[in-house]
Amino acid sequence: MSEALLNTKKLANFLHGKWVEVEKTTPVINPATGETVVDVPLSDASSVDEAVASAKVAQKEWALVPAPQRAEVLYRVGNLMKERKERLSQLLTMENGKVIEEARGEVQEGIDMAFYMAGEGRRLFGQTTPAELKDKFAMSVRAPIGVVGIITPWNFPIAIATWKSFPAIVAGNAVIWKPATETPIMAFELAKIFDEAGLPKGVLNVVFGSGSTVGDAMVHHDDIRVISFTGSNETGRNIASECGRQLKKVSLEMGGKNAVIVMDDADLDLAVEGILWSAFGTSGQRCTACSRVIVHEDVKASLEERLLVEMDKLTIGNGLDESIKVGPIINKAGLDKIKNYIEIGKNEGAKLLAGGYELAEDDLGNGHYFAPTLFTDATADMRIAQEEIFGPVVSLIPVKSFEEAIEVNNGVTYGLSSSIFTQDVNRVFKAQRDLDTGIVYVNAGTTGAEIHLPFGGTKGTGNGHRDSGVQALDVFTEWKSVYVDFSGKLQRAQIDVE
Ligand SMILES: NC(=O)C1=CN([C@@H]2O[C@H](COP(=O)(O)OP(=O)(O)OC[C@H]3O[C@@H](n4cnc5c(N)ncnc54)[C@H](OP(=O)(O)O)[C@@H]3O)[C@@H](O)[C@H]2O)C=CC1
Ligand SMILES: O=C(O)CCC(=O)C(=O)O
Repeated sequence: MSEALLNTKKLANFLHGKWVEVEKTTPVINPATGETVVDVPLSDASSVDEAVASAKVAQKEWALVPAPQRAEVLYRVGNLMKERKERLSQLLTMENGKVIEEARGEVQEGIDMAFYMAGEGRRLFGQTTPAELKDKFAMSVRAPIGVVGIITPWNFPIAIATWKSFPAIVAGNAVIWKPATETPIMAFELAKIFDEAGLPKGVLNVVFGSGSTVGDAMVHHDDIRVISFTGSNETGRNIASECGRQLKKVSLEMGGKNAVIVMDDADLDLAVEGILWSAFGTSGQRCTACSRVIVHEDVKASLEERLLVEMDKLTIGNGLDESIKVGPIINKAGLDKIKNYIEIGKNEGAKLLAGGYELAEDDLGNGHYFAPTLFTDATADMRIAQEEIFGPVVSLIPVKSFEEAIEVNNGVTYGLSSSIFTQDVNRVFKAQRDLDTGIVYVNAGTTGAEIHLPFGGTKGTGNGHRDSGVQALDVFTEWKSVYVDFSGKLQRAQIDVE
């Protein structure tokens, strides 16, 4: 099926508008079935050099194309993605495993981002300000930076790439993109779409290969002036150190330990829905996934009871089947990491209420599946309540008050997303002020960010930059302040005239 959809058995790099094959490849495995979907190149640093050489030349021309015309390419990209939405979604499910309705949602995010960023081609606002002197004009403009690098993870193979590459391109940069080796198909498809949409050669280059080779070569390349990265904390910190040494701009998004707070006045059925969707959707493999539920002790028993009933109804299997709600884990390493956290949780004294085991009966044994898992009576300092598990595992932490709930929510090193279920408007406004995360939800789970608002977090989640929203343009542009003196004589500012 994948071969018919893809039309090829082997992907190729996209360099200077051409498909360039690489001899060394590795298979892309469908995590639901264990089958090979396609082979992907394992490029070396020379492909990065080639991509950068092409991008440097292309970017100079691209920056001179008026931004509304650059945006026209994005409109065409959005339309082509729309036409191919179902095919892209199916391929996304095959490479990543997420269930088809979520894959459709992710592709739609990319489409939305195309139209949203295309709109920025007619804005890219700067400022005009009064000047201090007569016959003088003062303004700030956004300038493209040059060649930029984006390094993307496997859990959102298309959405995250659009959050980064679309603003970069509309702002007049050229892009080198290294997708995760586990999920390269969306990059291959998006490069084809850009090509068909008429993007000039060299403005987008895709180099497939491992992070330690291709990613590392990008980070070290003198002519790549920005790195925008989403992935693990460890890799992000290493990238940041190297970029710091080179004074290279770097934007990082590195995960979370997100909580849903359930207060004693919450609509519990609604809270259960929010928890299920954000804890077990994408099998918990989202940086915004809910992995802690901070629950008021008065409603804890009732919440547990309702959660167990609803968890029992979750169907697990190959996400291409429309009836499936929870798909596989990306790979064996991911599965082993989750299993290890189950042991950690048990040893720490948390009570396992549901799940906690791998699923391998019948066809499930061909993939990597883990049962949706609920721990209760966890304490805020346990490792299962502090560290990112990246799987369908959620821990209930009982608290006695609203103030304690906020404190527990904020007592982790990450700060991406949080949510509160309550019907008290005063608590809502206090919570949105006091929750120390980049994203706050009220009466909804911790996932489901919309592309027109900034995406990112506080503390260990990132380094202050944001993907998505108009704020993404700040990553891919320099501010230039321009003073035009039309007095015909040399006027001197900063002279004290008193
Ligand atoms: N914040 C988030 O959304 C994500 C968080 N994670 C977390 O990270 C854990 C491990 O996942 P993993 O995929 O290994 O995460 P990584 O951080 O290793 O991978 C993310 C991206 O960075 C690349 N990369 C890896 N090493 C380097 C390097 N030295 N220099 C430059 N780029 C590099 C990867 O390439 P390649 O994989 O091709 O080698 C991939 O494209 C997960 O279990 C989860 O906890 C993972 C994904 C997303
Ligand atoms: O669901 C969301 O809020 C976006 C999720 C995402 O991009 C992620 O978790 O990596």
